[in-house]
Amino acid sequence: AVTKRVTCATGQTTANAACCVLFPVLDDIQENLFDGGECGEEVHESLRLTFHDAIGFSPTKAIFTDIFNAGGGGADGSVITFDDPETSFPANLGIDDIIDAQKPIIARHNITPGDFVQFAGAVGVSNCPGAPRLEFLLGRPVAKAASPIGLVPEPFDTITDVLARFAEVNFSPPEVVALLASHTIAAADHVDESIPGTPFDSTPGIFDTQLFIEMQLRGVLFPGDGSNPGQVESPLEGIIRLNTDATLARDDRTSCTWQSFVNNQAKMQTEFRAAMAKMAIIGHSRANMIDCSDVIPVPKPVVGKAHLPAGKSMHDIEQACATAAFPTLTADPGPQTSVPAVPPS
Ligand code: HEM
Ligand SMILES: [Ca+2]
Ligand SMILES: [Mn+2]
Repeated sequence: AVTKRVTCATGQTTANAACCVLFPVLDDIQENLFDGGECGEEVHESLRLTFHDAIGFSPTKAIFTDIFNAGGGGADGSVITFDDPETSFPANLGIDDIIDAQKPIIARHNITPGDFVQFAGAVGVSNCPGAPRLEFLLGRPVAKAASPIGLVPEPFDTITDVLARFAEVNFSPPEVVALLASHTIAAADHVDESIPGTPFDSTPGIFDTQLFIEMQLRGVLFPGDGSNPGQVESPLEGIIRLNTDATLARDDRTSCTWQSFVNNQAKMQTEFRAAMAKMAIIGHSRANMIDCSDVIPVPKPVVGKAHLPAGKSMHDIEQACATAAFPTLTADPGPQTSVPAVPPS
């Protein structure tokens, strides 16, 4: 079958005329939020924001739902519309920066905050070599109320609590692990305030499987001012490690899924894309939305090969999965190095 396409007033083509409004938003985002199409700090923070908005949904709390939408609306842009109080929730520390950067762009266009948050995340991810081209569905109404506090997982939570929180929004343990591929393009500003911009893997500008590889290395040092809540020892200078990531990589319920992404770019892409597609419409019904995925740019292929960081060997891998061996990888040549911070912009 031949798909009918429409040509927008701005010249681009898309499957649905309703998606035409997104092209000017796309240009504005790339130019003014992502510094001309980079995979840097604002992309990382925009991706984090998609999660902190979407996870604000609780069927349990919604038992008490009244006209105020007490269980939260999921991916509804409430982090923007109700940034007071949501930016004051402890788990949301630092998201005010990207909200402040996104708000004026939203104001320039005819788009709801809920659609914008997920659109900016999908566009941002497309700037990172190796990323899948994420789905984007249009049609989130403006939020009616703030999310309840306490729905965003924290790095000091137990895996039992993390899996229970995600189960509440219908995510399985393998889907949780797939979502954590996001931490391959990530850095922390507030886990250790003495070392802002410290990445979770050695390649925070590339959507590769290094996060899954490096998380399995033995932790040997704290990169900054020592142990902070939710932080555990890192394998290398310049990398910061979250307790939840380290534990997901080692827990019986999740370690084999974690390991399955090591040097398997295609599996990681497919499963991250599927989990993100689900996350982006928490609180909504797919049937009521318009598929505008063809507006999202096609990401470039991954840069580099799966490897151990220089100075490491397979002896530094803490095998956790009981049913399959960690894939054999070779180390980059040369002496051990320190990973540079993600520059603020
Ligand atoms: C167990 C679940 C999770 C926990 C406990 C967690 C925790 C954290 C923490 C503590 C930070 C550092 C924030 C800072 O100090 O600046 C962070 C960063 C980040 N998270 Fe997560 N996260 C989780 C799941 C996710 C998910 C599902 C996504 C997206 C799909 C995500 C995307 C990101 C990104 C992209 C960053 C980097 C932000 C930046 O570089 O500025 N996280 N996460
Ligand atoms: Ca990476
Ligand atoms: Mn940041």
